[in-house]
Formats: sequence, structure tokens, C-alpha cells
Amino acid sequence: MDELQGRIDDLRFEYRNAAGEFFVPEAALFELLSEAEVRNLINIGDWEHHEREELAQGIMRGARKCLSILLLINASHRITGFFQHDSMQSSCPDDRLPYNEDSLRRALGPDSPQRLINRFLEMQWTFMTPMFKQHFISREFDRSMILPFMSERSVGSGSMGDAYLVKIHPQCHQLPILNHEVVRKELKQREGENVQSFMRELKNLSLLAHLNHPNIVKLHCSYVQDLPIKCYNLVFDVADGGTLAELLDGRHKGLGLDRHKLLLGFAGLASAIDAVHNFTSTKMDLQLTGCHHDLAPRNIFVHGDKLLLADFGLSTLRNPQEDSLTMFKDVRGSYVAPECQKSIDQKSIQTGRVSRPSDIWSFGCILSEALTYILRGPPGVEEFRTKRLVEVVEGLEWRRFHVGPEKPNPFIEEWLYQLGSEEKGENWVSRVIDLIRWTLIMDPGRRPTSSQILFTMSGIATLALSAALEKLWDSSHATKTNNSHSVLEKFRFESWVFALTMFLDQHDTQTPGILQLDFGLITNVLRDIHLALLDLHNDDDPFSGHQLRILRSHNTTLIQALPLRYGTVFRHHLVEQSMQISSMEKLDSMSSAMREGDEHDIGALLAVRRLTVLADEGKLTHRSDLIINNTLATQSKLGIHGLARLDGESEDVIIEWLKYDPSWADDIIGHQLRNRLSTMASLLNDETTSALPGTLHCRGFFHAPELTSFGLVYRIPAHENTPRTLYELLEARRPEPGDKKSSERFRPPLEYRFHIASKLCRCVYNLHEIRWLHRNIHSMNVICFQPKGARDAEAAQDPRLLGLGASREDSRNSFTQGYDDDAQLRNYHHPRYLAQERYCAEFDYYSLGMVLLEVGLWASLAKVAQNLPGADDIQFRKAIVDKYVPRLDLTMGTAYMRAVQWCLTCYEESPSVDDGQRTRSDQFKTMVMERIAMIQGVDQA
Ligand SMILES: Nc1ncnc2c1ncn2[C@@H]1O[C@H](COP(=O)(O)OP(=O)(O)OP(=O)(O)O)[C@@H](O)[C@H]1O
Repeated sequence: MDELQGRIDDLRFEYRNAAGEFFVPEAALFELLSEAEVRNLINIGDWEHHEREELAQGIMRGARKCLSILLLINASHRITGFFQHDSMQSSCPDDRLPYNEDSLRRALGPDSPQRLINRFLEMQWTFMTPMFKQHFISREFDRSMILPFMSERSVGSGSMGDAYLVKIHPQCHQLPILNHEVVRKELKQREGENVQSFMRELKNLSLLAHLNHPNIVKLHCSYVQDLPIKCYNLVFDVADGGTLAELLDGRHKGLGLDRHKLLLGFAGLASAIDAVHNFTSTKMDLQLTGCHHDLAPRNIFVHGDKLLLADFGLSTLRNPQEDSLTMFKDVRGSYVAPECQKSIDQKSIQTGRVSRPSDIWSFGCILSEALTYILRGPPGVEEFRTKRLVEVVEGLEWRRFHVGPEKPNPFIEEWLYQLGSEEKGENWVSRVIDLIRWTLIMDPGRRPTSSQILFTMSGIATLALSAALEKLWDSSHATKTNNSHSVLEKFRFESWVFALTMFLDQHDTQTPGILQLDFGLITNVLRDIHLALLDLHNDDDPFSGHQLRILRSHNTTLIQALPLRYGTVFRHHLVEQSMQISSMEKLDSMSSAMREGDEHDIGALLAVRRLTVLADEGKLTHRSDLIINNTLATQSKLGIHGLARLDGESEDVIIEWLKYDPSWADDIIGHQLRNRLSTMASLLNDETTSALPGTLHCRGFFHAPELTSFGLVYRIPAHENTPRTLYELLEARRPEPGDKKSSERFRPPLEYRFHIASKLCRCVYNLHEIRWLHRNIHSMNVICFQPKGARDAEAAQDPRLLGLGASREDSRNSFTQGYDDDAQLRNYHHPRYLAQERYCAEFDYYSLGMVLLEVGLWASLAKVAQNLPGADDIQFRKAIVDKYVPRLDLTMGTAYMRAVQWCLTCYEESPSVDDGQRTRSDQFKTMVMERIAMIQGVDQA
């Protein structure tokens, strides 16, 4: 027993706090006083056998501290009394520490000497050091309580209290802290406003602690100690980088924050302000409207690369139904909003009523200093502060961003203008300045809300970081080989930045919440990309599969984070970028790289693009296997084309006739023509080309000298289906019993018509994406496939575009399509093209518009033209636009009508970029393709 007593006594003098007091951490005591030790002690003591088991269990359950004290004062046998007087309550003797004289006398027995009682009372404090745990709020400590603070040093003081950096004994806390350190903020005085502020801060922080917001300083716990006056303490997580005020002044510790981190820090800060302004806790089923009221750099901490919002002593969090205006409590500081003081009159300032926009003003002020810091460093901040100093009334000067309740400080705008003219290459600077201007609007009602600030600030920070990464990507890329996979990833990243920028520009910040972006996720991915790019510099084989796979997966995450509509913008930009590649070799490898990844459809487009360039350059290999020598066993007309069966075959084929001028049939020109045909057939035979939606697979070509024509031979996709031209269907009459033609016209249901329209748009859009103009869109070049046994409506299905062969020819003189270049085909062409203007995409849209009109009215253009006898090309177009297009309103709806109208008038309209659309193809997509797809209920994205 003596030996155990000696060891406990040693433990008593092992730990000494910063105030020189000894204490025994609970865990250390329990380690020493194990169950074996306790049982051993009981076994050698004077206790009756039948008492021993219960006693051992009772001590282990919660009396080891009392037992230790009794051992040290040589009264261990009295431990039984602590149980005898527990009135069979479940609490344990240790739980009842600290004892007072009466309760102790009851436990120790009435015969216990006073000296024993005194010694216990004195000794007990050594064994009851508090255990600091999270969310222990408002604990009251006796003045004798020994706190396990191993070291303590002052880190600053504010108007309300002093702050100390404290190291807690590792066995005396269960806090998630680094190095066992916390900041203890101690209230300076106990009277008046300070106590109220303390209590308010405590209440606010306790509520905010439930949010566990990464940008709000973490309150771990709080306590009050009677010393003998009440001393109020808040225990915070340590912010390791000092305050933002110190950073801006150049007095910060550590590395500080670079520009991107600072911008991200402000996005985090905006998020904290938003959390305060719109406090919501599902756990507590609570929604409150908050206001910080004292936003200033000294109340913002730097922690790692985060900014933390602190000091909630003046803040309010209240029920949203309550009036959210508050009388401003203090008028100090440079960041105070103009509405915070009602009037200034001979040095006396009347406080005004403030609400959340006042915080927004302060945020804007702080942001402007931060921007100055980024661009000009601490001396710039100093200059800004000095220059904005104004004398408000005689003898009263301040550095605020206004000069009275309704007057802005004119210097601020001048300063922002100066900042804006710097850093030309950095597009985010002007965005930050725009945001600052918005926050510094004198009318509080017109300032942005915290959610708008959060969105805008997050967008700015993301764009700034992305721009830096683009540079890094360039520099690392420039030194590497032209590995197509790496070029592709760079393109994907750039296209993502493009789509993001468009999203931020177009997002209506007045109605936040409609389209949201997970900025947290995006920032993390951007950080990972940064690391991966840095790795590339140090890697021997930088574009090895592994590195690229990492970058590809990061890019994919970014792309998937875009709202659906902007995923389409991304895709379009990627196509545009890829189309800039002029080298055939690069196009080829880029196309293969894409076909392996997420954008395989773009890869296929690129492959076709490559083929078309090769075809135009006459470099497409001439393939003898595409020359068809069979004669035609049967032949019938398919409008201007043919439906035939080749000798010895069992399936029909479609023949696109290309007629040449007989005078060219001499040997030399004939050879050239043959070469051209061979090139076209190779292009249309390639599986990538025939995989384009709305096209047919070309098997090859043959020469029919007797017709001075070549025939391009196409496969029928499902051979039992009957091909019919759209023109034929438009003209068709409903069959009557006995197969007699009725006078009633055949009209497929609307959904069939929308489907045809939609598919044709898609086909033209894809062709244009790869810069392939069709040049011959008309309803005789649209082939539908009637399933076997289907009648009427079902004939109008699965439309495909013919005429692609001739479209590769620059000159209209090489071939004419069909047996004769029918005058009625003229109606599909834009008058300006007919007047010899160079062919452009708008002319394809015009022709497509005419076909869409035919589909909409379900009447051929030839039929329509019969009502316009003698009209020249221009008059014809005008009559169509003015008279026939409006009829679509009734047959197909307004959206369809507008789509057709756009096709027929886009050439006349000056190119416009103001609605955010960059190219005609973009416009076609939104104005026509998506409109029609939307009526049809199909997402064309
Ligand atoms: N959690 C913390 N981590 C690191 N340092 C802190 C922490 N809390 C306070 N400090 C330091 O202690 C100083 C005093 O903080 P305190 O919140 O008491 O006053 P203040 O905000 O600077 O002034 P005022 O109360 O007048 O607004 C701070 O400026 C900061 O340097």
C-alpha cells in the first residue's frame, strides 16, 4: 500500500501548469491505478470478504480519484463511507467532486477529524482537472480549479478582451486541435456592455458552431471562472496566419497568401457571410437572419490558405420575421457603411439603422484593399488608405469609402479605375472591380445579397485559378512533344474554361439558385490539376499514360460539373478548336485520341473532317475496289435518283446520278472526272463518314457513258424497306381501296413531321461542324424509308440526305445532279447564291428552311410555286417569307415557324454575337435545331 501511495504522490508532482500549480490528469491516474492494483489494495485491506467484490467494482466504476486522495492522506479505509452515503444513486463518488465540508464529513464519517477533512478538501483540486471537450458551453469553474494549461502567451488584445495562445495538457482535452493548442479569449472587464457582448458572441458562436463552417472561426468551448470576480473565457481553434489586417499591412507571419489563394479565401469568406446572413440548421430546425455588423480585416483570420470570419461580439442572429434593422452600435472603423450613421454634425455622429447590406458594403471595402494588396502589395494598401483620407467636417477625418450618409468618397472610383488599368492580361481583375462597385452602391437596397456575392466571388476565384493553370499548361506543354493525348487534354481544359466563363457571364445573378455550380468540387479539382501539371515538369516521361489518365479524369470531373447547357458549349468549343488543326497527321492522331475517350463522337467528326480535307486536296487514295463494273439488272426512278439492282445481286441499291457535260468526255478530262468520282466515293464509303447521322453508306461508283453520267451507289440501310423521296411523299395522295388515287392528300401525323425536321437539322448541323456545306438540300435529296407492309404515315420515316457527293465539288459546272437540273430546284436556293455569290453556310440554312417549310405545310415547294407564277427569285423568296412561313404557326406552332423564319432570313441579318452565340452554327443550333427538338421533346445536347 505504501508503495502505491508513493507512486501516486510522485504523479502528483509530475505535471505543473503555466501558473505553477500541480495537477493529475485523469488518464495518467487511471493508468497507474489499474483494476489489478485496486483489487490488490482491497485484498490486503481490512475489508470483510463479502464486501470486497462490490467495493472493487464501485471504485473502478468511479471512485479512483477519491481513493487516491484518501491514500495520500492515509485514510484509504474510509472509501467505504463514500458508497454507504450514496443513497443508492447511480452517480459515483468521483462524480460528486468537489466536495464541501458537510458532504465530505458525511462520506468520511462523523468521527473524521477536521484535519483530515481539510486535507481532502485541499487535495481534491489536484485530481479534478477539467477535461476540455467540444461544445461544452458556459461551464462554471470554482476559483480553486487547476486548469491544465501547460503554457500560455498573449497573442493580442481587442476592445473587449485579451487573447492567449494556450497549450492544453494532451490528456486533458478531447478537442480536434493541432499541437494541443487553442486560443483563449478572456473578457477584460465584467461590467456593462462587455459582458453583454461576450454573451452575444457566445450565443452566436454556439449557434454557428452547428454549421461547422470551414470559414467561421471554431469555438470549441467556453467557461466562466470565479477569480473571485467572474472571468469569462472563450476557447477557439488557433488561426495560424494572424489576421487579414496583418497580411494587408505586410506584418503577417509565415508565407502569406498568393493572389489565387487570396481570391479563393475571399470566396470562402463570402460563403461564411452567406451562412451568417441566412443561417439554417436542419438539426435544430432553425432558420435565422444574421448580420455580422463588424466586418473588418482585424476580424478576419488567416488560417492555412483559408480566411476565417471571427469576432461575433456585435453580431445579431434573429428570427427572419423580426425586423432585421438594428441600431448601429458603434461607428468606428474604415469599413462602416454609409447608412450606419444618420447624420454628422460638428463631430457628433448619429448612428443609423443597419442591416445585412451594411455587411456587404464592408465586404466590398475589404475586397478593394485585398485587390490593392494583390496588385501593389502592402505599400499600395498604405497609399490607398492615406489617399482616401478625407475631412468630413472640420476637424473630423476618416478613411471611409464614403464621406457621409449619402455621399460617396470620390477617390474610391478613381482608385478602382487605376487598378483596372493594371494587369491587362488578367481578366479577373475587372470582374473583381465590378463586384466592388456593386457592393459600394450607396443605396443599401441595390447592393448584392450575400448569395450573389458568394456566386460571383467563387466564379472570379475559379476563373483566376483556371487562367493561371492554362499558362502552366502552355509552358509545360510547349516543352513536350506533340502528343495528341496531351493536346487533347489541354483543349478539353481550355474548352471547359470557355464554357465556365460563358456560364458566369450569362448566369443571371439577380436570380441565384437556378443554375448552381459546385465551386468547392471545382476548386479541389483545379488544385489537383495544378499538382499534376507540376509533376509533369519533374517527370522523365511526362506524357506517360499514367499522368494523362490523371489529367483526363480531372478534366472529366470538371466537365461533368458544368450545367447541361454549358456542357454543350464545352463540346462546341472543343469541336471548334479541333477544327483549327491543319496538319493531316495531327488531325488523324487527335481523332484517334478522341475516339478513345469521352468525346468519341467529336473524334468521329474529326475523322470525317480529315477525309474531306484530303478529298479536297485530291489526296484521298484512289481505290479500285470502289469501281463497280456490274451492269444494272433493273432500274426505276427515285425522283431525280434511281433505284436499281446490280447484276447478280439480290438487293436494291440507290443510285445518285451525277451528269457531266458531254463535251468533257475526252480522255484527259474524262480521266480527271473519274479521279474526282473515285475520291468522292472513297470519302462517302469510309465508315466514319457513313456513320454521320442522316447519311447513307456509299458502296462505290460506275460510269454510264451512254447517259453521260456517273452513278454513286448507296446501300439501303434495312434492305426490306422501300426508299421514297420526301418530295414524292409530299405529293402523295391517300390510296383508296382498289389502289386508286384519291384526291385527298397523304399527311403524316405531326410527330413524324417533327421527327423528320429534327433529324435533318441534326444532319446539317453535324456537317457544318466539320465545315462541310451540303449545297444541294431539297426534298428530292431527302430519302425516307418505308418499312415493309407499312402504309401512309409510316412511309415518312428515317430521313437521309443524298447529294453529298456533288457537294464536295467547288464548281457547279463539274456535275449536275440528276438527269436534268430541274428549274424547280432553283426555288430551294437563296437568290444571292443564284446571283453568283460565293456559297456559305447561310445558303444551306436557307435551303433547309425551304424543306422545313415543305414539311410544315406538307406541300412541295413546286406546289407552292404554282401560286406564284412569274415571280423572280427575289419575289419568290419574299412571298415565301411573308406569306407562307406565317402559316406554319397554325400547322406546326410558333416555335417551328420561328425556326423556319430564322433559316430563311439569317443571311440577311448581320452576324450577331451579343446574345453570347459566337457562330452561325451556334445560332442555328439554338434558333432552329434545339427549338424543334424541344417541341419534339428530345434533348439534342
Ligand atoms: N482564434 C485565434 N487565432 C489566432 N489569433 C487570434 C485568435 N483570436 C484572437 N486572436 C488574436 O488576438 C487578437 C485579439 O482578438 P480579439 O478578437 O479579442 O480582438 P479584435 O477583434 O482584434 O478587436 P475588437 O474586439 O476590438 O474587434 C486578434 O487581433 C488576433 O491577433
